[in-house]
Amino acid sequence: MGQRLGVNVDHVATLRQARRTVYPDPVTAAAMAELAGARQITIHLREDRRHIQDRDLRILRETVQTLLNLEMAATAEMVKIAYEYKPDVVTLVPERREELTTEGGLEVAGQRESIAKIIKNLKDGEIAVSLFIDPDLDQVRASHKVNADRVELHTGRYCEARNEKERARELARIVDAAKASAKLGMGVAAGHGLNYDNVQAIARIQEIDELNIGHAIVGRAVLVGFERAVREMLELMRDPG
Ligand SMILES: CC(=O)[C@@H](O)[C@H](O)COP(=O)(O)O
Ligand SMILES: NCC(=O)COP(=O)(O)O
Repeated sequence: MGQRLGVNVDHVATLRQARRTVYPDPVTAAAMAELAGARQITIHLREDRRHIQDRDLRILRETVQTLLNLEMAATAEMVKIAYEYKPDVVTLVPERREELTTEGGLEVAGQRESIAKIIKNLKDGEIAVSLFIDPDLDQVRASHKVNADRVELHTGRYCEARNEKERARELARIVDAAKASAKLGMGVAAGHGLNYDNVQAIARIQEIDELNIGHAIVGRAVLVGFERAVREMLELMRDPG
């Protein structure tokens, strides 16, 4: 079956929110992504609701045919929302209102007790839990200790590397973290900043079973259409060279 592509439709909603219109609809985009071969839809319901709205989550829960992955902050407000809509997976991500986009991974090692409580609460509601973490072995070990089902390795530093040496170093960190996570029995995803030029090196990592990609797919979709943008990303993942 190969790696699962999770298409993040946040930035379809960004375009809609730019004028507070009803189009383009991330719900429509999600259906097109699934028709093109995506096997998960990812959305980030932020505290500031800058893009994805509660309405999007409500409707996507009814319409997504594959898996619905809700990215959210580790807060009581968001746990309540997760209980209301029951996504298939919750991915806990760090969040700061003033950030342009997600900056780093969740600090699990330094707040194990509080994260463990939220994970237990979500799993008691039959919701699988993934932790969005930096590719750092301490964070991997802490994620396992707090009983996470999965981790998603933050690929931002790999994607933003300024030269080959830096890129190789960051890639090696991701490989090591993927191997360690799989060895501990956790599912392994990766995401943030992946695009048509940098995805294949990540897709080649056997221990990674899922990639979550949004901004680059939406950016290409604006020019070539959503289904084609998704299919082109899937082709790169399926033949990573
Ligand atoms: C956690 C992550 O890297 C993204 O999935 C997240 O959604 C980024 O936030 P924005 O989509 O708001 O840029
Ligand atoms: N968790 C990563 C994600 O869902 C999409 O991130 P990006 O591709 O929009 O950077």
